[in-house]
Amino acid sequence: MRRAGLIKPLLRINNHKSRVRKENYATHIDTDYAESLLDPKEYLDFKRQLRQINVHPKDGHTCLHLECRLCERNRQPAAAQARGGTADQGLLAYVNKRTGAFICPNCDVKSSLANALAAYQVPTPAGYQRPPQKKPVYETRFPNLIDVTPEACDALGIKGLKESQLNAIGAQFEPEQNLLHFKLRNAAQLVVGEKVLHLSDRHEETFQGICISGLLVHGTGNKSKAVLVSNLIDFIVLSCQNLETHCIVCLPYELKMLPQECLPGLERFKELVFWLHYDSSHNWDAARAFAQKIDEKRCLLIRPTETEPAPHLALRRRLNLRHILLKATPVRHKAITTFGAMKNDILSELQNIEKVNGVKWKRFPVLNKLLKGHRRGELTILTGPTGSGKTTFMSEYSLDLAMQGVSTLWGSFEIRNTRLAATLLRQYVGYPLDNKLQEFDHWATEFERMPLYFMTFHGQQPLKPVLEAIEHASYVHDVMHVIIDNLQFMMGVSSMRGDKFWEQDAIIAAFRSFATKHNVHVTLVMHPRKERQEDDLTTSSVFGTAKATQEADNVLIIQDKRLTSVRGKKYLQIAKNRYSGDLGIMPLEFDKEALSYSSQVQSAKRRKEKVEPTTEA
Ligand SMILES: Nc1ncnc2c1ncn2[C@@H]1O[C@H](COP(=O)(O)OP(=O)(O)OP(=O)(O)O)[C@@H](O)[C@H]1O
Ligand code: FES
Repeated sequence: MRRAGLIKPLLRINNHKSRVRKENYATHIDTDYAESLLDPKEYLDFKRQLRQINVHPKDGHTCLHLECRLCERNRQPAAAQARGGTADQGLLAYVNKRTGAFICPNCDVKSSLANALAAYQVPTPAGYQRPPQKKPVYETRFPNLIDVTPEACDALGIKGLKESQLNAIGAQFEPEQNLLHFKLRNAAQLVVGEKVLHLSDRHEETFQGICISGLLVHGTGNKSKAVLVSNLIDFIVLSCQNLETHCIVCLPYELKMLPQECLPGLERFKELVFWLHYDSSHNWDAARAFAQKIDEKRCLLIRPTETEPAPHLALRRRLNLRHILLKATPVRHKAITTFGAMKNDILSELQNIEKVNGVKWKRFPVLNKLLKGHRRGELTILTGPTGSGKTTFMSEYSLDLAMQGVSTLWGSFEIRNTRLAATLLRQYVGYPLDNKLQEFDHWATEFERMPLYFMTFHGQQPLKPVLEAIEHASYVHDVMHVIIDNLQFMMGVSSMRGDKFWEQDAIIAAFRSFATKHNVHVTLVMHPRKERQEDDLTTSSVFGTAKATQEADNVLIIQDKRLTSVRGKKYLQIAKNRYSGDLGIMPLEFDKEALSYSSQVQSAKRRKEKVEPTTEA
């Protein structure tokens, strides 16, 4: 961890990634491993250290590959050398080149670079103990698995599929729960989890341990190409094609996220083809985001169009799967491109316009009508008078998206994370829990499952550590939406002076380029200039120069007319909308009990009260 300007780890109030059964797993070498950023100096020290002890790591696509010396088990290097072999025949570990995470699939552990460094020092530092590790033994949640039956195979509805094919690709059947079961393995081919497909409604579940490093791979080890699919049905369809050149890999968490712990399992592939099924709009950009994580240079993409749909749809439409696979194109466009190279992109977007529009809010239908949806890669500015409800509104706006799987990172520089989390929880529950504390555990357990992360910065912060923490979160947690509340607090400006305006412009430009480069939606909550209360705020009311509203794709303004006229109302004004151009207003009726501005939540509450009128005490 960097000392000066300590980069605080992201506070994670949830472990929505996986259901964890601690008793199944090897104890972690570094159980208090905190997600922290790679310190380039530490990384170079580590590589220098390795050279000194004659350990030569292989520089892979996303990781360094090196023999593991983290625990007692790996005495193989010496033994291998004694047999005239080479040291690198020992058990392999991986160091992520972006985060520095040290991942050893042989004992299914993840540690920090600092901890790993000690294990490679000669002589071993005094006091450093190589804990004895044992091979992780994964205990399945489904003890009654049998071979797939003809009935179970028919239930999949894949024409011509035989149960023998399913058994051949590692599928098993759980008759009581009526589901197909697949084992997830890590880079050392150890079973570390399981993924199941419920035949009744086709929903999938993934169960893994803390290290969440498992993948589902079909194909022989000598294949250097793989097709990445996002669900088990597509995995089954393609695995049963027995493609001569490609392995088939099913991502463990659909399009929601790709844990860095899985990357060692993909290191052996020189080419990866994304052939995804965009199940709902917020994953439209998943392939681009994942490609950035696993090295774009080796990634190709089959852009979903009517003639090149997801594998199971292509099979159903009797399209030639091998022919579609050959048409995969590079994810990353060259510096100069042509309309021809973009043609498929454009066609794909036109045929999937609903997905391209982004995630729809369930609580704010007017926003969907005007903004069409919430899209990755955009910059939104929210402003409004002091105390008008910017944080409260943004809290509910982000909650709505997170409830639909949009992984969200909050940077709350003004109010404490606990107060923000309490607001989010109350908006989630729909009423205060202070006099229903017996319900807290239930709601907190439900709430924890959502992909919500909070930076632990508070008050004034330099931009660099904030951007580094956001970049880290977008890599490790596949964050899709970042909220900075509020920018002036982060900059620590009470009164804007000339250089502060310049500084703010530089910060806005940095967030703008981050949003575009990492394909993450960034929302900046900003104070307005001091203006007369009776005047409407406009895009030029935003603090600082015009750069903020010029760079922004969307400008949202809370107008509060209650302060200046008897019949005054409070509403949200869409003052800028680069995507579809529609401007307009959304009334903001406030439900104090639920801290909600949502007309949907309020009308649902009124309906409930009609059915069960509240008895007055
Ligand atoms: N429409 C409303 N009617 C009544 N109270 C509201 C309304 N909107 C928000 N509040 C309450 O007002 C308080 C301030 O809200 P909030 O912190 O969201 O405002 P803000 O604009 O973010 O403030 P600041 O400008 O200080 O950041 C909160 O306690 C919130 O619950
Ligand atoms: S072999 Fe790597 S931790 Fe045991």
